[in-house]
Amino acid sequence: MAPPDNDVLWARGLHHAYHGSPALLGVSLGVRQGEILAVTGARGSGKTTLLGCLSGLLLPDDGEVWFNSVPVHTLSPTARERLRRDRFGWVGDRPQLVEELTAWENAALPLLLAGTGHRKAKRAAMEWLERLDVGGCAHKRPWDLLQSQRQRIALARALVHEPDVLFADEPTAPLHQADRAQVLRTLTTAGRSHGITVVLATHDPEVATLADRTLTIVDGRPQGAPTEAACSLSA
Ligand SMILES: Nc1ncnc2c1ncn2[C@@H]1O[C@H](COP(=O)(O)OP(=O)(O)OP(=O)(O)O)[C@@H](O)[C@H]1O
Repeated sequence: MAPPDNDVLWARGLHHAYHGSPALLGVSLGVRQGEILAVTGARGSGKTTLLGCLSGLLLPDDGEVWFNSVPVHTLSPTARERLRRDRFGWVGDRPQLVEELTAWENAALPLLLAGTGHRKAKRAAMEWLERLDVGGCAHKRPWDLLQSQRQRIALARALVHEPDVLFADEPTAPLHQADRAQVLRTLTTAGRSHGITVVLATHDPEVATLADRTLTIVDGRPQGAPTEAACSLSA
């Protein structure tokens, strides 16, 4: 089945199990260009697994994932890796930075890997670091930074190449309350001003209020969806 034209990301009947233990049991959804979709649910409900399948990091055992007209579930591992690098951004709940590189080099990595010139990549990285209030850390190495600063740098890295889709998996988890609001605001503002579609996994209902729409997962199933065939969630 072909995905609807107006969905940038579309999935149907996703199933995924780890060593026989089911984590996703028939999730279908559509996400529109520029939309901010919150994926909520208790710990262990399947949010990370869903984001993994949507972003091509994981292959579903069954079901389809389409990014625009690209069937992600049929791509080779190399093509999926390229798609993730060039068109998607990912920020998780733990900032994983390259310890040997400075903060700005970490933030600029997607551009440098894609062959963007050093000066242009640095300028773009610096802009995102400033927006996230960590411009002053640009020349420090990760080990010299607070966890909250590291997380902002990881977010800058996820946004620097202005991806089509940003996958954010509990992005505020390592932050204090005051930092959370600012990072979330930057994330949603960036999404809206740059037309970046955001898929945001969170177990915090307050975070989900910033989204345009919420999909709640309960034990690997979309809440309120009676059968997987009936749960296309496009508005
Ligand atoms: N690598 C893995 N190996 C085995 N089981 C896994 C693995 N990753 C996740 N699971 C299991 O799959 C189920 C869904 O996990 P998942 O991480 O997708 O949920 P989640 O909603 O993102 O949870 P959390 O909020 O704790 O991150 C859970 O039962 C979890 O224990």
